[in-house]
Amino acid sequence: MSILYKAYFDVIKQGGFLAEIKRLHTIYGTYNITNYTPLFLDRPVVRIAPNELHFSDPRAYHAIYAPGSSFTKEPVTYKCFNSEGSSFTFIDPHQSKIRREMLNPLFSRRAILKLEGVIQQKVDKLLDRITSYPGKLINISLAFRCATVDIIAAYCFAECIEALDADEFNDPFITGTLAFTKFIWIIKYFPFLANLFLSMPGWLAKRFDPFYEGIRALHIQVAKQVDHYLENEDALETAEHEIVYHHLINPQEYKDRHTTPSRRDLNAEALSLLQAGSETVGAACTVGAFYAFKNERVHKKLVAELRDAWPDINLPMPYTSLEKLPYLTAFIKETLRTSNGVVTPLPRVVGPGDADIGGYHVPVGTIVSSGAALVHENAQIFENPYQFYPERWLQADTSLMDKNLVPFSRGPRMCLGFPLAWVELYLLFGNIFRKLDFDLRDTALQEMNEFKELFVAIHEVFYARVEKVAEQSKYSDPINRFFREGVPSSF
Ligand code: HEM
Repeated sequence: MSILYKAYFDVIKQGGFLAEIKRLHTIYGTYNITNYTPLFLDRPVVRIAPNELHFSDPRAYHAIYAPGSSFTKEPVTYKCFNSEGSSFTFIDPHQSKIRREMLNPLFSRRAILKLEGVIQQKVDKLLDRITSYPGKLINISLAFRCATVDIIAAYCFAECIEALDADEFNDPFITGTLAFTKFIWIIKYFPFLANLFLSMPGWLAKRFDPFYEGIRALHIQVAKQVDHYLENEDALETAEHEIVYHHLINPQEYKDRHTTPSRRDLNAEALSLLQAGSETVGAACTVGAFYAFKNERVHKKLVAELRDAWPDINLPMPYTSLEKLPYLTAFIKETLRTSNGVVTPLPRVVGPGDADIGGYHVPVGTIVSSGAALVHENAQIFENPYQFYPERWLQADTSLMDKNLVPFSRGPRMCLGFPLAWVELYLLFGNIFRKLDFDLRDTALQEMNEFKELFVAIHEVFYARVEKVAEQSKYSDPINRFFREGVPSSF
């Protein structure tokens, strides 16, 4: 098997390799890789590149991404993010451990609860902005991405990107990042292109990519911010609240282990946090909101639960109360299961010795992966996996499903920001379903299961008309019901 085979799907088909992996599992996954004996019972492993295996069995998933695993990230794939020196792209487990130790305190429950107001402020702004186009179809996918990038910038850096201020949510950073994401697999095979692009004079780069300005502006803003904190010792004392640089610059904890990362690394870390923390949450919001407003049963249950908890629509909705709501919690789990966040199987290199993965002996140096999407679509764990069905999480025993809900991956390199992601999803969904109504009548889209596999899943865009709900729920208020169901013909 040649590397060109994978490159064909990555580059020519622009991210279709996950679908091809699934196809391979249904056809070829019949050989025991140690002695090549046909098994014919199950098809849990396929060879997807000269030195690379993919496993579809959830037991193998948990072996590859096990807590304490010594497997390392596979360097070629992680190079294409052009973010060397960030926690996300470290290959060396020791470097990764130290950087995670430094960043973890900002993503602890205690830290997030302290900064909940910062997130809520951006949620409130999203609600205001998204309802400021009465009667007009709004690009909901862009609106959510603007909100999530503003949240992460405010939370990590006390900085404003103010993407939510952009006209109809066409913020240059968001559209630029989405455009750049499309090149991710091309950069994997031609890594010099990323640096070439970023070092071109502005006028030339703009000819290649109309969204160049947005990315360039963000790089400049981040570089200025890093220099500001590196060069002004007092700046951290006057920062609005605890930010990422309190933990990265002259770190006080574990003084003997932690030192200030280089300027390059600080830049890479900041850009990586902005990207890792915004696209993923934005995509989850898009998928969840689509299914909620498309499906009256789900929407009714969400609204009823939230209305019971907050009969007064104007009262604050704190995270510690939202997280206790069973249906909203089930809904968020189902959203994370179906939206898949990072959709490309995450490649790891087996080492330092050979390993046993899902009952197979795998030699040291082999690249292995298992896609979260395949775990989430496993019908033995999730009945009718292609159905968006939050109620599955309300059964008496959900332990098997909980163990296999892996949108944030598992093990030493699992998502660093997952506690923040949960809080964002509770605050965003809680406020949206209590306070807004989305009219999807002019959206032709019926399902949200199509996506481009560009490491993250880029789903179809959906549009809706958005209005604030009246004080009373629309399910008891005839005027509001007309907004959703249309005026009856006899009216
Ligand atoms: C629904 C939202 C999110 C999903 C589904 C998600 C998913 C993931 C996944 C699957 C990984 C592992 C990637 C890999 O192994 O290559 C990851 C890593 C990471 N995520 Fe998230 N993420 C989300 C939100 C966030 C947020 C809000 C932040 C905060 C800034 C964040 C920061 C990171 C970082 C820094 C890493 C790299 C960790 C490491 O390699 O050690 N993520 N995320």
